[in-house]
Amino acid sequence: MTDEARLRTAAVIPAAGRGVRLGPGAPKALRALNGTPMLIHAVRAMAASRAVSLVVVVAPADGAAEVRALLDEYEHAMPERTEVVVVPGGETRQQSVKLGLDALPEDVSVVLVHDAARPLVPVDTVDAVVEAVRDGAPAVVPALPLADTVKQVEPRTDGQPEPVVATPERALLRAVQTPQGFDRAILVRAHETVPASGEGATDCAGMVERLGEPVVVVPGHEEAFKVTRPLDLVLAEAVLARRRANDGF
Ligand SMILES: Nc1ccn([C@@H]2O[C@H](COP(=O)(O)OP(=O)(O)OP(=O)(O)O)[C@@H](O)[C@H]2O)c(=O)n1
Ligand SMILES: C[C@](O)(CO)[C@H](O)COP(=O)(O)O
Repeated sequence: MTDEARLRTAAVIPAAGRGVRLGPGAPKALRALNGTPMLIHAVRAMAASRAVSLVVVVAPADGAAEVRALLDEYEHAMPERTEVVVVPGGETRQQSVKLGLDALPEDVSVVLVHDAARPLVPVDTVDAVVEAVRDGAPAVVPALPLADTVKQVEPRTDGQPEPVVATPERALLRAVQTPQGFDRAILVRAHETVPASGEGATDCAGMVERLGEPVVVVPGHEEAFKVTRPLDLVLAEAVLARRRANDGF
């Protein structure tokens, strides 16, 4: 049996967020980047990897039919080898990822979890994550060193300046991106073990860390940034324009 068959790899794309920080409008994943919905860019980014044969899109709970219709509209722009399934999402990212995991068929053993909000991740980054998991790492995250110095503060809600309590050593810090890659059984265990209360965990790898399992880092990519605030849309469209100029993407 080939690696492809033995280590069948699927991507779960949580896309159920509202995009509050981006401002009013459609759910973030459905907003356009150079005329194409962000979610379509994200699905294509996963499908670009020959390792990924299934993509599970976790849609806004009240928008699964709309997302299905959108994906059907763009079917011609996806590789034939990739199956795309849509499931309704939850209240938090953690809950949405869990709902995506629940939809995976039995034969999937490697899972990527990729934010719809990181639509421009290059295929080399996706492949590096898959390769590290297939080589035996239970959990893999792409990450970059930080440009800013980071301060730990004592948060205040009264509008007063927040006191700084520590300055972690920057050289030891990494800004973590997606896709994050996992041995399926370990990710499922993490989602069964870590409570989904409150805002939930901000990334899946953090949940695996709480199990005491090792998580390793591979190099991330500047273009895998998260579209979070309005300025990020400007940057994303500039990246797409540069790709089009460079290689007709
Ligand atoms: N209930 C939720 C919340 C978030 N996400 C997804 O998780 C990813 C990362 O979340 P984020 O960038 O914070 O997106 P939003 O929650 O939409 O943003 P905001 O916090 O600004 O509302 C996004 O692809 C988002 O769609 C999700 O699937 N389900
Ligand atoms: C998973 C993530 O993209 C890694 O950086 C990030 O934690 C998502 O955070 P968000 O607040 O849900 O955007």
